[in-house]
This record gives sequence, structure tokens and C-alpha cells, in this order.
Amino acid sequence: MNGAVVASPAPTGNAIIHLSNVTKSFGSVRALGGVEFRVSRGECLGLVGHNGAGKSTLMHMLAGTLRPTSGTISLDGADLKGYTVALAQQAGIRCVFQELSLCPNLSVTENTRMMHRHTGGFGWRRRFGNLIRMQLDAIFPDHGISADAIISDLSIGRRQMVEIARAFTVPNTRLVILDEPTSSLDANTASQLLGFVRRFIGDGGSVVLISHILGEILENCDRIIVMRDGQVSVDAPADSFDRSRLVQAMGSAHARTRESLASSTDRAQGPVMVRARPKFQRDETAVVAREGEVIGLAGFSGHGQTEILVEVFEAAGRRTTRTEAASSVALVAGDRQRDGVFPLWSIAQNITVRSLAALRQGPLLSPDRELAMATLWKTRIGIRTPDLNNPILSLSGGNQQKALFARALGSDARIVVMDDPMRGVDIGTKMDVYDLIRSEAAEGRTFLWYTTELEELENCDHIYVFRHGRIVADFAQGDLSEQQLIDASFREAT
Ligand SMILES: Nc1ncnc2c1ncn2[C@@H]1O[C@H](COP(=O)(O)OP(=O)(O)OP(=O)(O)O)[C@@H](O)[C@H]1O
Repeated sequence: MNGAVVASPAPTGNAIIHLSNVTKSFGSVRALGGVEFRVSRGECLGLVGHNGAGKSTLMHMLAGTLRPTSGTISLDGADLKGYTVALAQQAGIRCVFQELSLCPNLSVTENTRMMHRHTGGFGWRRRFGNLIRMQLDAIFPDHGISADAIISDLSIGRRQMVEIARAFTVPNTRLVILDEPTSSLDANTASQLLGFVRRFIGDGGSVVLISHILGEILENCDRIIVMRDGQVSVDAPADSFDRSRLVQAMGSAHARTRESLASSTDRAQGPVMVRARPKFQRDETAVVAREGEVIGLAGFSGHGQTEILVEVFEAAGRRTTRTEAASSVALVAGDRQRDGVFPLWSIAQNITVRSLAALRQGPLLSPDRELAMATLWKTRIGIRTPDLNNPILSLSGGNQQKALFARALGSDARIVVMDDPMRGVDIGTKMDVYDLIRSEAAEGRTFLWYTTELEELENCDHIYVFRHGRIVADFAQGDLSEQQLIDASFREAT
């Protein structure tokens, strides 16, 4: 097992699926280098590892959407020559991948119907509408999603909820792979999902849970597999881990624990760079960001935080009735699939697109300058790729997100707005990015940062909590506890 540490593995006779000595290469990139992996009945298996460690590639093998370059796959103890998507589905294996697979121009009901190819007939719309509604109710009470809603009209969090609920609508489902299922969910919705996962396991189901939020893994899994550079580095019962052992096993240079990076200097005297009053605000309260401040936006997702960031982005260098941005603005999109990456462009082009003016040589763009800028950011932010001219989609999800950070931080924008930007970014990189944000803020850059992760708010100088499109509370750094944030998130504006 390639030097992996294995502690009291569950009996293999109980395995639903077993991958043995599996390798996978994409051209010169060896994504998996001889992996041993199994999932047993009735277990919640946590899968963690740095960005690009090979987790999603391994899950694609389980789903049958990728074939191993070498190695074997056995299902319920039987070795299979040609493992396919159809076989995986027949065996009750469902996958919810990081990059969501819903059809954006179809409704929630129609997308549910697609999971049930062999059933249809008269009245299918009502039947599948009821089915997805029931499943959403079971997992996310108070979800507020209509079965008739068109997917492209839903926020990324709600799309993620539909994608998850849809996977559980198929009757024979017995193993569900959840690849960073909570990355776009707020804390309340995430805990509803994890509660449901535990009930599903209690009823004999199995789940593979991939997450960079290590607390979720430690609290909800029975066994944890840590991947590192395409190999399993540790496979052990969850109760043999704590957070620091997990971080260490991932090979992160950043075993440091939570630490606030918020500024200790008082920036209250600097010039105002951003003033933004939400559209539905009934009083004069506004988000105010001074030069060099890192301002956090919090509250449950879909409560107006993204809208205010977009308004600031659009107001760059201008002043409107409600929004003022004193300088140029760069945006780090949270919904990278829809608003972030240019899918047909290279990694280098995706990084440099916000800085074209600075990369010109005469009237033309200089490829050398473009590559030099991309290379600088590849090193600064640790983008894992053998070649920056490769397509952006050849990167793992977390590495794509790093490229979006590089695009914004590498630009000359004085204001950076970030819409839940750490989606899928591993713990080591997060720590690097926190440091980067803090040092850029010390140089006078201003940040507006919407995040669904409480831990990240500790990096902010001031925090505004949103509810139903309005600011309902604001806290100076150090004044905010978890309970206060939850209470404020439920508070109605007066
Ligand atoms: N289609 C592809 N073409 C080329 N390389 C790929 C492709 N898919 C994955 N890779 C490479 O395989 C490696 C493993 O990627 P994978 O997506 O499995 O990582 P991961 O552990 O899921 O990362 P993350 O936490 O960022 O999602 C990476 O180096 C990635 O760039």
C-alpha cells in the first residue's frame, strides 16, 4: 500500500466496492499512483487531502466516469473487468461531485426526472415534483426551494441542495459520494445535511464524505483516509485522529492552529474606500470599508451578501445613490463554474485576464510577460500543474479556485471583493491566502469578504451580518462569538 499507515481496517468481506492498486494518469500527470481503497456497508468514510491529491479522480473511478490506467475494481466481492457508470448505478452508487451537474435551463423537477431514466409516463411531472420536494424536506427542512424553479435562477447554495437531494431520490441508493457537499452551504444548512447523513448511515447506508472542513470529517466519519500526492497516506478509524494529526497527515506545512490574522492596528482613520447600503435596508446603515481594512460579510447564504459585492464591483471608481467604490475593484467569484473560470482558456490566460493592460508590449500582449506573471502566482499561491499553458479545467477544483485568487490579487485593483472564495481550497493554502490578504491589506488594499465559514471571519477587522437583504448586526473583530453570529443571523431587521 505504498507505505500507507493502516489501523484496524474494516473487514473487506463487508465491502461494497474495493479498488486495488489503482493508478490513473492524465498525460504526464500521475493523478493516482497505486491506491488501495474500499467502502464498507454502514460506514461514513471521510476522504481528505490537499488540492490535487487525487480525491475527485478516485471518486470518478467509483462512479465509473473514469477508468483506471491500471488496477482492479471489485463490487460486492466480485472482480469486474469493465466497470461502468451503468454498473455503478445498478449497484446503488450515487455521486454528488464538486462541479455541479444540474442542467441550468431545466426545472428542479425536470432535473430529478433525469436521475430516473427508466420511469416516466403519464403524470411524471407531478410525481417527480413530489419526490424531490419530499427529499428536500427530509434533508433541509425550510429549504424554500420550489420544484418548478429553473436551476439557473437558484443561488449556488440552493443548487447544491437540489443536487444532493436528487441523489437520494433513487430507491436503491446505498453508497453516496459527497464531494465537498457543504462548500456552498451556510452552517445551519450544512448541519442539517450532516444530520441526515448520520441518519442514512444509521439505516445501513454508506457515504464517502470529502471535505476541507476538517471538523466535519472528525465529527461525522467512522474512518478517515488521507490522500497525499495521488496515494493513500493514512487509513485509520476517525477516533484515532485529532485536527493536528489530520493536518500533519495531509502533508501541510501549516500545522498551525486557528489564529486570528485580523489587523491589530487601528485603521478607523483611513479614507473610506467602499460604502454600500443594501437595497432593502430601511435605515441608513451601510457596509463601510476603509483603506487597508478586511471587512467580513456574514449570515446565512442567499441573504444579500453576493448582491452587495456585485454592486460594489459594478460601482468601481463611481458613486451611486447607495453604493460608492473609491477605486478599481477585482472580484473573486465563489461560483467558479458560472462566474469565474473561462473554461476554454489556459491556466495562464485565466490568471492574467484582469491585468492585460500591464502585460502589453506596444500594442500587443506579451506572451512572456503573461507567462512570467502566471509563474509568479503559481509559486506564491501553490497552483499544482506541470504546465501553465494547460487548460484551466485540467486543474483540480481547489487549484482552479487558487487561479481565481491569483487573478484578483495579481491585478492592480485597490479593492478586492470575495464571494465565499475559499470553496474547495485546502487548509494549507487557506493559511497562505489569509497571510497574503493580511499583507496586502497592510499595504493599503481593501477587502470585502463574504464567507460561510465562521473561522474565516476571525481574519476580518469588522463584520456585518445580513438577513433578508439587510444588515441586521455589525461587530468589531474580537467581539463576535459563534453564538452571537447564529443569533444575529436569525435576527429580523427593525
Ligand atoms: N482531466 C484532467 N486532465 C489533466 N489533469 C487532470 C484531470 N483531472 C485531474 N487532473 C489532475 O489530477 C490531479 C488530481 O486531481 P483531483 O481533482 O483528483 O484532486 P483533488 O484531490 O480532488 O483536489 P481538490 O481538493 O482541489 O478538489 C491534479 O494534479 C489534477 O490537475
